Amino acid sequence: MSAIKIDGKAYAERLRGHVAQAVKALPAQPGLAVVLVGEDPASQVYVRSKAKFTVETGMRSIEHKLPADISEDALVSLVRDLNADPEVDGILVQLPLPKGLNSDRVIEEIHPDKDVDGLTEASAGRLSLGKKGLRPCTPTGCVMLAKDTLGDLSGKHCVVLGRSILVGKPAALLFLEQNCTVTIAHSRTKDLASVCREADILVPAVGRPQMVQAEWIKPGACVIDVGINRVPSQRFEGKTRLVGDVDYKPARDVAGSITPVPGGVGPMTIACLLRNTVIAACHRRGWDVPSILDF
Ligand SMILES: NC(=O)C1=CN([C@@H]2O[C@H](COP(=O)(O)OP(=O)(O)OC[C@H]3O[C@@H](n4cnc5c(N)ncnc54)[C@H](OP(=O)(O)O)[C@@H]3O)[C@@H](O)[C@H]2O)C=CC1
Ligand SMILES: Nc1nc(=O)c2c([nH]1)NC[C@@H]1CN(c3ccc(C(=O)N[C@@H](CCC(=O)O)C(=O)O)cc3)C=[N+]21
Ligand SMILES: [Mg+2]
Repeated sequence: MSAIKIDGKAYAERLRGHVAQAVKALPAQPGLAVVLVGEDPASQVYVRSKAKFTVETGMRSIEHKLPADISEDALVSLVRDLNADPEVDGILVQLPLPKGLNSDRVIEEIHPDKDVDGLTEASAGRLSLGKKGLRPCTPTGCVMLAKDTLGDLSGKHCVVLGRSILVGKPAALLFLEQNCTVTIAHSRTKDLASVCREADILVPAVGRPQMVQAEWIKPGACVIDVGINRVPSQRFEGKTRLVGDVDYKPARDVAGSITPVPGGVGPMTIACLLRNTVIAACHRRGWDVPSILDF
């Protein structure tokens, strides 16, 4: 038996269609500002596709590319300008920042109403208190894919592997919000394999290529692989390819459903960022959030 392949690319395409439809019905165009510091090639790729999809869904993309040696004060002052700009509804500062820049300080400068990444203390506090607010994009994408595949998630045992601020911790809270029984595993967890094998929904977010083995997966489980790891290609000398945190091929024979990498959670992250930008624009400007964005 082979697992259902969860098509994150197709789901993200549909979600972007919904975002575009929502944008059309708004009284004005939302704007998303993306700040990229330095020349990291992977970051440049993400930022380019964010800008492309922002425009494709009918919104304004405001890009700020800054040299790696910019001072922290100059970066903070840019974020303050974006906070004050009425045309800017969402602000994303691409992480990680180059060495020497304190990302905590920079992120904390983002006005919570424009925090489309959901990373400020205000957004994290609202999430943990169960209050309305902007939710982190990647974890939201994970929940969307799991719900689309399984329906109601209540009572399911969700094991999140990883506890980062960007992914693992908020993912655990979002699955909790769906009434899952949640376990968070990490580098100090004992007997990771047995913990993972308990999961109805397994969400690896560790950044270790193909670490999760088929034997760690409960037969029939839903596997949402967040990992995006660039490894050397075996077939083409000098080339690289993307793999997840799951050893995908053998896992397919055990799981009930599984996201591929690429084409799984990655595209969902960007689609959720666009969705958050519309939600932020609506809240800030006193418009109703279009119900087409519900999930
Ligand atoms: N699809 C997408 O859109 C996105 C994908 N990613 C990808 O997701 C992965 C995780 O990203 P991120 O959360 O930022 O990574 P971090 O490095 O910030 O966090 C990794 C987490 O995994 C845990 N961990 C590391 N090694 C092990 C191990 N051997 N056993 C158990 N737990 C371990 C760490 O535990 P501890 O806390 O104990 O150190 C930590 O909590 C990466 O591959 C990244 O590229 C990230 C963002 C978006
Ligand atoms: N402030 C901030 N917020 C983020 O959300 C954020 C960040 N910084 N820094 C980096 C990580 C990583 N991330 C991805 C987004 C899309 C894909 C994506 O679309 N991936 C495609 C493949 C892309 C490729 O081929 O390289 C896929 O998985 O199919 C991947 C990774 C967002 N991140
Ligand atoms: Mg994210």
